[in-house]
Amino acid sequence: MPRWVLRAYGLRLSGIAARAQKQWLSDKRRGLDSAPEDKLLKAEEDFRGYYEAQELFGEPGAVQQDAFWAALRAPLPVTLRVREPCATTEEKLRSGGWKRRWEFDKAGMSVWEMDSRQYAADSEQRSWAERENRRGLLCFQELVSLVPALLLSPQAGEVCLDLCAAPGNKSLQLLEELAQNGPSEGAVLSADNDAQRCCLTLHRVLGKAASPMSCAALANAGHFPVLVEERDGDPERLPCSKVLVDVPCSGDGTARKNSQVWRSWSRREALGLQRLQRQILLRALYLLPPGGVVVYSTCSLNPVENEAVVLSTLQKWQSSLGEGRGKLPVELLDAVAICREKCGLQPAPGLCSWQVPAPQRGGPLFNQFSEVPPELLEDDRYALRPEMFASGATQDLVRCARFHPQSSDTGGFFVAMFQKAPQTSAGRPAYSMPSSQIEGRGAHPLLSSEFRPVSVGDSAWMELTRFFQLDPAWVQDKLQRGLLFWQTMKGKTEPERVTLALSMAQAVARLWAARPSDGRKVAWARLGVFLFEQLPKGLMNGLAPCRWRLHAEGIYHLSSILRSRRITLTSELLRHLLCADHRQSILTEGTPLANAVASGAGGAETAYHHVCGGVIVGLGDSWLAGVVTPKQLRILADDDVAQALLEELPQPVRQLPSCWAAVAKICRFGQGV
Ligand SMILES: C[S@@+](CC[C@H](N)C(=O)[O-])C[C@H]1O[C@@H](n2cnc3c(N)ncnc32)[C@H](O)[C@@H]1O
Repeated sequence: MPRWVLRAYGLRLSGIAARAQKQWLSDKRRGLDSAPEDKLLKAEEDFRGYYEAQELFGEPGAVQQDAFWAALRAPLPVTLRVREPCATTEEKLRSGGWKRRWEFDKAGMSVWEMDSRQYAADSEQRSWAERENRRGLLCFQELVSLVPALLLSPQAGEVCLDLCAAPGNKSLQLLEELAQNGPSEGAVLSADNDAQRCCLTLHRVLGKAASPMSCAALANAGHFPVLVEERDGDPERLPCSKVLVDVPCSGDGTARKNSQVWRSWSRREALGLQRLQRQILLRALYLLPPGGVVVYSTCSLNPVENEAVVLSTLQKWQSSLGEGRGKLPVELLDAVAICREKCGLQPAPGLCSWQVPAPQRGGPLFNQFSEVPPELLEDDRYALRPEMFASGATQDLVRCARFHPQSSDTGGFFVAMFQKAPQTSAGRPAYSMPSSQIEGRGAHPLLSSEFRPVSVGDSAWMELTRFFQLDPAWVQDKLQRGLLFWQTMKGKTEPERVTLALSMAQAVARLWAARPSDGRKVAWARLGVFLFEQLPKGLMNGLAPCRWRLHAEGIYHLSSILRSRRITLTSELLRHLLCADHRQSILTEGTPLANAVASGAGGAETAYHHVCGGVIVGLGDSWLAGVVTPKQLRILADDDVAQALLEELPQPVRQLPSCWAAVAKICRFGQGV
């Protein structure tokens, strides 16, 4: 796609997408568009030659090699995970031709797949599944990419870091695991160093979780700061006991779902990324508290990006243990055994020897660094370095898990799992509380916004609590624990249109209050779950006594604490409203709709039968955000929510189908928040 089109849509591609785009542009210039076969064959030939030389399958490998190439050429099945399983959804999947991946049942997950050609041909299933994915009921996720969060399996109260998080699927899964394993304490901090991915895709995907335990920030994983907090007057490291580094990689394991990978595969890709991958893994180990666990993953099969990173990082870590910086030893855990036990997939063990390629296509492969000719050591970006080689490799590397496409009909993937030793009597490293904070870079307006705790005396807060009559006990508890925040955009002094009040789990509030040890300010993109937002400027000025409305994301949390502004509709009225243009309907005096609005949002002192402003519109067990103007009621639901609800509405609203109840349940992450 031409760059100007992307720019027009405010998109900046990075990683594989950017490379594919660059490839497309250079192919176009060189006229390769009309002759892609030739290029494809050359790249594939090199790919094949390289991987055959690696002897991925040991001896006897020939049969496996054939199966490997055949599987890599077969399209990947479409896989989805049901976020909150219920009988209705599972019946719909079964009758629609989806097959259950039973291995994941033992991990407590409902995972389904369908042949990709069948999926492409079945437009009804496709549009249903895609809509439910947008709504957050289902999640398209490759089987193997479910593994890292499963291995980490965060427990209640733990703080997890996802250091290369965008677009956010693994963060979403971590949040679900956290919620499943205990009440709403703990947090997942999702970080990415690409501002657009962080503020657009990651922000949107985390919005699906509507979890008070989530937060996101722009950060470079290779320099991610230690977060320091005051505990009993002493500065201490905030323990992030589970860290996921799903690093940027060449992505050659995705060849089954992305044929571009064949076409654009080059040895340089892996050689160029290895330094960054190693730096990120090293940093993750450094950030880990005693006893904590790191999972390193890539969607590549290349040993240079996998075993070589693991080996050289461990060697570097071990060699610096004696340097007196209070470092603790790190152990490589048996990811192969843990995968088999947790989800029944059968990964192959990691390699203990491999070859490193010269950067140019068809060039030689080297076993030892000493074999590399001097000219290949000079290129700054693609130079061959000692840390790419297998020298010093021990049998420990077989504990890394390799997912080859032929074993469980998956994409290619790699996972390694590390654990830091428990605290020794040598004591903890001392930290000081950074006094000043340097402004971080804010390449997106969101990143420059300010978060400030809500105080009981804030006039906007008083206006809001009075208007919606929030449950006083809930309000008192949240204010006392410092869990409610204003978000103010840069340059504004008061909470404004884009300002949101947030409710957060305690651990997220602690993350916000902690100070990065490097003195920099964390560039937060989001914290917790949005509860309220300002009415658009100019809308009902002078008519709405409160300038705040409910945010759709926080509706589950709000539905139980609002004592006022609740409008209960019958299923007929709701259907009528959902089918109306813009999902709004005229309020004509004396009609059932106007009566329902007057009884939920009434006010004798106004010229109308109701008071204008934000409302919550009742759907039996579930609720939607809405706004009442002098003459209309409008529901703030997007097309997907409206369409799904309409399909399920023939039944009376009070007996909502379990599918809709599941959506409400998903939003129950922060129950009791
Ligand atoms: C493989 S993707 C992560 C996919 C993600 N974990 C998921 O499951 O949705 C790698 C991500 O790393 C990010 N990235 C690249 N370099 C980074 C760095 N130095 N620090 C943090 N993130 C980085 C990229 O922007 C990209 O979003």
